[in-house]
Amino acid sequence: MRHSWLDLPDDAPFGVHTLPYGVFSTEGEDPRVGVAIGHYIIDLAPLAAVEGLEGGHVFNRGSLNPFMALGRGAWDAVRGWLVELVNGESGREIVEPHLIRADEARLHMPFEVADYVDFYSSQAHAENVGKIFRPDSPSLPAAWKHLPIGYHGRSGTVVPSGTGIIRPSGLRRVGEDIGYGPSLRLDIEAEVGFVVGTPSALGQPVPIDEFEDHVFGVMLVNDWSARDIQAFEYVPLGPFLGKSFATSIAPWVVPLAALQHARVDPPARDPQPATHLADAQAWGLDLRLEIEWNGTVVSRPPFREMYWTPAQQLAHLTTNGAAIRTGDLYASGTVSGYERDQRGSFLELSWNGSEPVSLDDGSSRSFLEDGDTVTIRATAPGPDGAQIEFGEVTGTVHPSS
Ligand SMILES: O=C(O)/C=C/C(=O)CC(=O)CC(=O)O
Ligand SMILES: [Ca+2]
Ligand SMILES: [Mg+2]
Repeated sequence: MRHSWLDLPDDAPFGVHTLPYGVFSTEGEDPRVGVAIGHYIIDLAPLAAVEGLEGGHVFNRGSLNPFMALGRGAWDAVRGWLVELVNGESGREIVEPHLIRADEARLHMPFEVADYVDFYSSQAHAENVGKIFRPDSPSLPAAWKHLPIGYHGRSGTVVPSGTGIIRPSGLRRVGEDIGYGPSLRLDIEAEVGFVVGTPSALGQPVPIDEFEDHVFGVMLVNDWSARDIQAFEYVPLGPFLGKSFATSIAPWVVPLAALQHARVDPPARDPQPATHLADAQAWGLDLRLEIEWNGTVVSRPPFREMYWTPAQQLAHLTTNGAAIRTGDLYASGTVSGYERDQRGSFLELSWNGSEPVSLDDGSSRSFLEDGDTVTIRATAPGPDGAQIEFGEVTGTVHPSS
């Protein structure tokens, strides 16, 4: 591997192998597309203009949607161009004038969310929540191993990392009473999101082997959940107000092409999946998540253990002919492993409040208190022992309004 002229310090975020896309602005200028590298952001619009990059006008926009809509050929061409620029010595004088210090930039929503779907594809998570909420039933629902269970969420309340999360109010049971008030069981869900670039036509399912032609990239998601509101409202139609108040996403979208070295075999399937979910070359992703609660790392959920893969989720989401659009976001479902310190929600981590979590500041917690901050990070293996980085998605809880 050639040495990059960037010569990034060891502790710098976003090495030369990730090259994630986001939307940033600087003082007095409009939001536009950038690529994170070390402590810098490459300002793509002027760089593409100077270099005469075909289709480069899409970077002068406040969302990734126009770029994502160009399709896989353009995604691959731009990434190839960037890899050459950051690694080849001649890239220095071309790129350097367009490096913006990350600490002088503001990050925005990376894309406009079209539809939002949330899956439920971690077996450990589904079993844990089943045991907690439905102790007298089998821990996995009957359909769980036959299809990736999911629900349609609320795209308009997907917010960028750093947005304050106002504690939602709603109807919930407190003791014997049913009453309206602020959620007393506010929780997180550590998830991984996939964003669609290339749309599909109504009535035409996306075959499982066409996943890479449609999905542009991957980012961290926190699907904030009010467990008391959820538990009271969601039988039998599923989550509604308990999850629609806010879903946070990380500002940096990691292109699928950066994750070649992170591919792993998914867990064994039993029973064999139905035809539309049968993948000749199945792969999951070895993303290693970390959840920090007020400065204490409380869990490290392993994404590689997810039962259903993102390709199966996309195939399933469209198998009835539903069309997908540029900007559609689907999240993996809460990522939990089987160890206690691998659980992806505080409902599981505290076992519904019966096993509170100790934080380094001496406090203990079961659910979120006002003022609490939760940050989710992730890395994945890259080439030559390098790391692919996802940055972080963070949010602080504000009192109910
Ligand atoms: O099993 C239940 O009753 C509830 C499950 C969830 O709340 C999880 C959910 O939103 C889907 C997921 O993130 O895995
Ligand atoms: Ca969820
Ligand atoms: Mg949500």
